[in-house]
Amino acid sequence: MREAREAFRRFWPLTRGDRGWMLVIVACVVVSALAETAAILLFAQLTDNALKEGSLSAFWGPAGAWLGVAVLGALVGYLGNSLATWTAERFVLRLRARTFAHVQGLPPHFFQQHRQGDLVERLTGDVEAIEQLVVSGVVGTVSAAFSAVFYSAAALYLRWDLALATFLLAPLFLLAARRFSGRIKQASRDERVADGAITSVVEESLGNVVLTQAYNRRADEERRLDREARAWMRASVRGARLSEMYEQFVEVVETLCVLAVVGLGVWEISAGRMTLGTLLAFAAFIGYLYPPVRSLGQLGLTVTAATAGADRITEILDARPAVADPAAPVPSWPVHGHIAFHGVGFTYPDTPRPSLTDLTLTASPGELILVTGASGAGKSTLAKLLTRFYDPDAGVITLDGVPLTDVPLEFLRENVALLPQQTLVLNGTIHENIACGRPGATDREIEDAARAAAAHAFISALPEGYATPIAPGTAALSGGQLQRIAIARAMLRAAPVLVLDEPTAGLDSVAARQIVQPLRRLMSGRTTIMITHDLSLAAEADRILLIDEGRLLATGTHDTLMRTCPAYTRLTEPWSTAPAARRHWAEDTLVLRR
Ligand SMILES: Nc1ncnc2c1ncn2[C@@H]1O[C@H](COP(=O)(O)OP(=O)(O)OP(=O)(O)O)[C@@H](O)[C@H]1O
Repeated sequence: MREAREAFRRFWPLTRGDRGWMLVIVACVVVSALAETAAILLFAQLTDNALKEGSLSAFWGPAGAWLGVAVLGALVGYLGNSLATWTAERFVLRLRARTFAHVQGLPPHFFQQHRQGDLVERLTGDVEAIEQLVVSGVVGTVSAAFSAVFYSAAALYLRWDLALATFLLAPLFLLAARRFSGRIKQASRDERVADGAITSVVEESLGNVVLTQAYNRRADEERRLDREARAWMRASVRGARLSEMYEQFVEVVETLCVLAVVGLGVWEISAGRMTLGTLLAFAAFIGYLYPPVRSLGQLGLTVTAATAGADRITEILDARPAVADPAAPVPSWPVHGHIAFHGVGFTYPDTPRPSLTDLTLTASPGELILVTGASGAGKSTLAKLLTRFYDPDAGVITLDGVPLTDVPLEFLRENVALLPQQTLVLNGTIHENIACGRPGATDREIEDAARAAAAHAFISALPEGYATPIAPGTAALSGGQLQRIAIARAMLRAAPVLVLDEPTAGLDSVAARQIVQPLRRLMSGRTTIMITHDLSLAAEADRILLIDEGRLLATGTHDTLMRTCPAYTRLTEPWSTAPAARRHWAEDTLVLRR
């Protein structure tokens, strides 16, 4: 119960703005209960007067009133139920938006630790489970409590002694709920986890379908899904069985109560102390009393099931972004593109070894700095620090002499454009994919960027041209074409600093060659930090940084390093001995314009 209280405290603030509506819903339920109470009393009146005496004149008055009460009850019931759904969905909308916004700001390692499918499940199923606790739970409890009080009061008013006798059986409901709640909670927690696992397996398998087919892994993937689906089935069946057991038990208890009432009533009628109408009305009140009492008893079950979802959302909301906007940000300025790392050190969260140690580097506006080194040396980490996905643990990184931690994040990312290793595609048209480089860019500017990125020709040749829809993983374009779209996007961004992380990785020599010119145009006049294993551009770089195990091993121009650094010479060997077709950078005679 402590968990439920904490979950409630955490998510209740999200109902702000809807609490007035929640009160209206409760008021509707109260009016509905009053209408039901009036209808039952009118029914008793009809039974004792019109029905027993067969008098039509005694029928019209109560019948008209009953109809009026029924219409009022229907209107209020409709209003209350519609409002309840609306309020509940608004809560789901708000919680989902808040969780999604939070997830979007989380650092890369969070996504490595959580499977995507599981996160999807949390943002869909678990968000709805919390609504059951916070909105429907509160409205349902207050409404049930009011209804229970009304019907009990009406039953007491009709026959207090009979009412008290039936109330004695009420604790049986609570006892049953208590017995079942723990086991139902475990089952629903298991079901939620299994739901997440199924979504993950389906997502991963479909995303990897080429690998699956090429390596005959279909049976393995099917087995993986089968394993998760069976776990889900077990949890789901267990949960349904427990709920059903609880329902049936409560049914039996209810029947017991009705039989007790009827038995006592028959005895009272035979003794002449009660009319048939009173007995029927009394039995009706007891009948109406069960659903609210039952839902109060079940409240514990709903709450325990919902806390399973709340735990999983809380875990996301408690994950902290690795970086935050500065408390006292510097005002924006026309960025020139001076970059400096001063003694920078960084260790990824929960890892024992530092990925960068005491790294110092400077880049002046328009310079091309090449960062190279063995796989795992820390090159991409440097890019992540420069674009502020993480802050260094030691040292400081500056842009035009201003520490990055003082620069507003949005401004920083407007001025430091990243071209990551994998080509990122948005779900939209090619036009939209380029335009997101600079929202508000005109069609003309987009086309110019595409021309400069050598993408205009192949885009125009597509049947739908710039309006061709593309989506992650489904784009019918080659790796090189996608990379040129990414270059056009970066071109449009017009940021003075450019971070290129392995721009030719994953491309064959022909495709790599096709992006040489566009990349040169992109780099021209910008401070460029290029992370690469491909050293064919080394001769053109202003400086080369050789990183080894997170440390700067050597720095200098290509010629200097060739003379002084054997480790560097070894790295260049594949390029100096490679066939002509692979030396695409060096062959290109264009000199960088700075
Ligand atoms: N998210 C992460 N969490 C923990 N450790 C990480 C993470 N990302 C990278 N590392 C570790 O940091 C070190 C440097 O990784 P980094 O990706 O910067 O290397 P790299 O030089 O870019 O390698 P490659 O050339 O293969 O891309 C590696 O030991 C890697 O295992």
